Amino acid sequence: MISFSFPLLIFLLDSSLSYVLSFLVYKYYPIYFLDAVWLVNLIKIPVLRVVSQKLPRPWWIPSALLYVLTICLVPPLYQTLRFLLLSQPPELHSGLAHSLLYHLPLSVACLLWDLLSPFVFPEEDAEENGNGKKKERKNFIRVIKLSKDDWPFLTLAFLFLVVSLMLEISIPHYMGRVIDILSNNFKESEFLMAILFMALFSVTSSLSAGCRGGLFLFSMARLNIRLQKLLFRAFAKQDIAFFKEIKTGEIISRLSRDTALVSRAIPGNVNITLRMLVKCIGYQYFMILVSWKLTLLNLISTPLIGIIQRLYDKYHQDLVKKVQDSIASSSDVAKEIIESIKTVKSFASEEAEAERYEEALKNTHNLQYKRDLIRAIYVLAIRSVNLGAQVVMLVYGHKLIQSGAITSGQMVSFILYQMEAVNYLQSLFYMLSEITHSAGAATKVFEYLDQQPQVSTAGSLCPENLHGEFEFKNVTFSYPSNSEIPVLNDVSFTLKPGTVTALVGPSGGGKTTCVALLERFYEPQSGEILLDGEPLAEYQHEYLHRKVALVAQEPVLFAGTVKENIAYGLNNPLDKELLDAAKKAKAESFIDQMDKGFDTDVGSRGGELGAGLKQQIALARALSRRPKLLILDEASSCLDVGMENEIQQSLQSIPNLSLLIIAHRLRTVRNANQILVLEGGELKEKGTHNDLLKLDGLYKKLLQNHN
Ligand SMILES: Nc1ncnc2c1ncn2[C@@H]1O[C@H](COP(=O)(O)OP(=O)(O)OP(=O)(O)O)[C@@H](O)[C@H]1O
Repeated sequence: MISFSFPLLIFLLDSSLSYVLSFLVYKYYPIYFLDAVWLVNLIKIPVLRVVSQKLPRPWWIPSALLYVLTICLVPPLYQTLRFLLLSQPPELHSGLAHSLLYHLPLSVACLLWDLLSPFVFPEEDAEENGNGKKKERKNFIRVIKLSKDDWPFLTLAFLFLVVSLMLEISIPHYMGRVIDILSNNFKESEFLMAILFMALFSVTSSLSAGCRGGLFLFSMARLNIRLQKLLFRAFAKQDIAFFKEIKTGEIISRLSRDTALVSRAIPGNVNITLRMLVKCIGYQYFMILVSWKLTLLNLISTPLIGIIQRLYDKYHQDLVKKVQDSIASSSDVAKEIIESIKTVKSFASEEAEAERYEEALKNTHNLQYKRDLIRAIYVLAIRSVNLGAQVVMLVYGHKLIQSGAITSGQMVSFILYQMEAVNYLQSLFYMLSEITHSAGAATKVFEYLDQQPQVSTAGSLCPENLHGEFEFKNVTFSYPSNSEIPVLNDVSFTLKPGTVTALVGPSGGGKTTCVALLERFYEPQSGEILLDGEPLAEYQHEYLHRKVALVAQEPVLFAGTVKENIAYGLNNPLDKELLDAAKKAKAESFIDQMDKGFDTDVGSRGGELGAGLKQQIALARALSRRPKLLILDEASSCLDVGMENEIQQSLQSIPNLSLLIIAHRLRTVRNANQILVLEGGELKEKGTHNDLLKLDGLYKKLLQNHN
């Protein structure tokens, strides 16, 4: 029912409107017939547009707007053409029969189009496509908003653009004048004047174009840096799970390639589109100056070019993408076969595999054929429309020259403008769809910009006096990348202030995971981790990371001096505090022996230092922020036993500092206040060295294995 109710209702409404409006216009506002025809039809557009939006549209009418525009614009255009070319007076078309004359062919054309298009054009997922377009448009607006700080440069660039184009556009006008001066009675002063203007306009236009280009490039570079800064911040605030999932290569590529693409593609396309737009308007202006009637005739082809270009862009872009995908997949097939050639040969499948590759190539070939066919149809359609428009224009131009309305020089100017205008118009239609398309590269960038970390850093607690008791309360956790397998299972323990706790157990037991949770790299799925009775998430991010410091087995130092590394992350620390931290880490004497002492360069990632000294500097860095809990994850594995003991004694002498030690060398944990034995994510044993020996369980076994 919907299939035919839409065209029927639009037809009835259109003919009633034509009837009533024509009656009103002719009765109360008698004007020329041609003007009246245009007036009536232009009034109908908004009314029919609103109604067509409310009505359910059948599947075979691709666009309600296009349908309404065709219905309303074809009759006055037809009348105008008849009047201008054949000098036939316009007719009053307001009856049902006349309306049917336009509606019926249009409905038939829509139906035919829908029936034939599946054979010629590829299918597409309309909903997905629609959503993609909406997203592209949103991203495009976001990029434009990001450029708002550059408005002075962009405004200036736009002014230069208008100046350069207006001057460039007026050159054919002077060419026409030169022809007229040469072909009629030659006056040297007029000729020289015209040449002078042409030269002046050319030079000024080139200068302005240069300034425009420079300013656009400058704004693009600024936008690029702005985007890179924003994206880097967005990456830096993500949690550790994010970095485990996303490859470093992808992050680098988004930061360098995508941001460059976005900042180049969108402003670049805006620049080109503006140029096209100004040129189109300028050309039309000069064409109207020569003859408005000729210009109007020429404009008749514009909607047709627009429709052809839109259809072509829609199907061509889709096919180009499919061809690329198909080429990629046939390369994949070839790669897979070549890489596993031994298996292929041992199963004597060479022929079958060759056929598989040929099949993939055939698919690419079919798609390429379709793409080229559409291109050929497009070129033919555009050329035919242009040719038709030019023939009509020349016939009418000839009439105008004969009647003395225009000179032959003006006709030459007009033809020059018309040829340029058609090209720019075509490109403008293309750019209008491409401009939002270029926002495609921005999709990933904005996805990352909007991504919120799973582990929130919004806590605000930062008490001045912190007691420093940490508690794991029935903590169960599994890594996001492997969420089915729990790595910690109902683990509970307390770290009392000023005590030493050792986490031991077989490899894979979950020791490092406990540390990751204390550092809030991840959030447990159930249970809580409390600091002085408050969940860790409630504490301010910077505050918590000053109170909990971690020294890992392979600490990372940054390029810079020893001092800069110890002071890393602190705001204006005193030299005395840094020295004190180095002393407690027993690194002071080693540092003093270096060439420049504390100002010695550690090299990239600390490459100039030995592994042991690197661990000691990392320890000093952790101590410099005066933490409440110091986590040592195999942090002294590169030190000799004597130095390890010295450091341990030094650390234990720091008042109120809790130590959490993860060590494989069990003799280093004998003196701990409590030893936690983790196996398979469960806390198996808990107590002092002697308690655990008495238990005669896992700890004792581990100790024996060690010896
Ligand atoms: N990022 C991760 N994603 C997924 N699983 C992980 C991740 N890190 C560790 N695991 C797994 O979690 C379990 C516990 O690992 P964890 O590193 O905490 O053990 P561990 O006791 O510290 O071992 P080791 O003494 O060998 O360092 C292991 O099975 C490990 O494979």
